[in-house]
Amino acid sequence: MKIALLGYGKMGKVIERIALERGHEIVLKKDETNTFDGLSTADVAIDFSVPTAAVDNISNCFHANVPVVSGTTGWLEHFDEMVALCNEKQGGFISSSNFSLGVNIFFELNEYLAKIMSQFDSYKVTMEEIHHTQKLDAPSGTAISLAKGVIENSNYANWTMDEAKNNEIHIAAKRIGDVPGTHTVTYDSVVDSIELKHTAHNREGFALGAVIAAEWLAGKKGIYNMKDVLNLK
Ligand SMILES: NC(=O)C1=CN([C@@H]2O[C@H](COP(=O)(O)OP(=O)(O)OC[C@H]3O[C@@H](n4cnc5c(N)ncnc54)[C@H](OP(=O)(O)O)[C@@H]3O)[C@@H](O)[C@H]2O)C=CC1
Ligand SMILES: O=C(O)C1=N[C@H](C(=O)O)C[C@H](O)C1
Repeated sequence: MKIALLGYGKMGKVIERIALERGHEIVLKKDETNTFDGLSTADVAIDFSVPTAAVDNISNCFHANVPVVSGTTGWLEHFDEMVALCNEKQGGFISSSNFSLGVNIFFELNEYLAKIMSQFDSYKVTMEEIHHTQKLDAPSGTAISLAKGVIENSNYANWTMDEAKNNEIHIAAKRIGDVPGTHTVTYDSVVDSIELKHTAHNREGFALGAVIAAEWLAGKKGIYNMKDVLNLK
């Protein structure tokens, strides 16, 4: 499979190694300085760039008729525009705040726990995410997905990084050293706490998940997510 890498930073480089190990060919490594030359020859594109570049990268894929896997976070306010463009161009699109198998299992557990906890007012939920100091966005896309998972399965209405009102989920974002990504969901009562925690030990899981998603998406049209790829529906 011919892959275009849109973004060739920490993630792009791990994705390249895993893609080559799985027998794929890299036909474009797009960074801040070069052009999209070669994009139209790709079977699939994988975007792990920066929040300000994601929309342009994804749009170019739809215009070039190349299905795109998007892992970049921090551009969610434009998500509906990209869905509309994908539909208009009859493209293929998978976007996820986190492509690792472990986090996608964690997402399922988070939704299940939220359903149970919605029956018990004595517990209040909070979330914490810890990442490396180079991360541009806060809170992490994964923390936002976790908060949405709780909101869809409980009476919580919103998330905030400020002081949380009764129906709001507080998210704390910490930036420490080289931490690849740690997420904790905590339900606290006066008498005890319940914690769900995922700790990434490196970037391999995110990168492998993105390559598996690209293999799954190549040749398809439509809008999908990791539940489709991992058959979790
Ligand atoms: N969904 C998931 O599973 C995961 C998502 N992420 C997300 O992926 C993104 C990238 O993370 P990471 O690799 O750590 O970040 P890096 O900062 O290491 O890499 C970002 C890359 O994007 C490049 N870039 C800048 N502008 C453009 C542009 N216009 N077109 C294409 N590339 C551009 C940068 O190029 P240059 O070097 O020239 O500036 C750099 O190579 C982040 O949003 C992060 O949150 C990260 C891990 C997992
Ligand atoms: O920037 C990162 O590094 C990561 N970003 C993603 C996010 O914002 O959730 C996923 C992962 O936690 C690493």
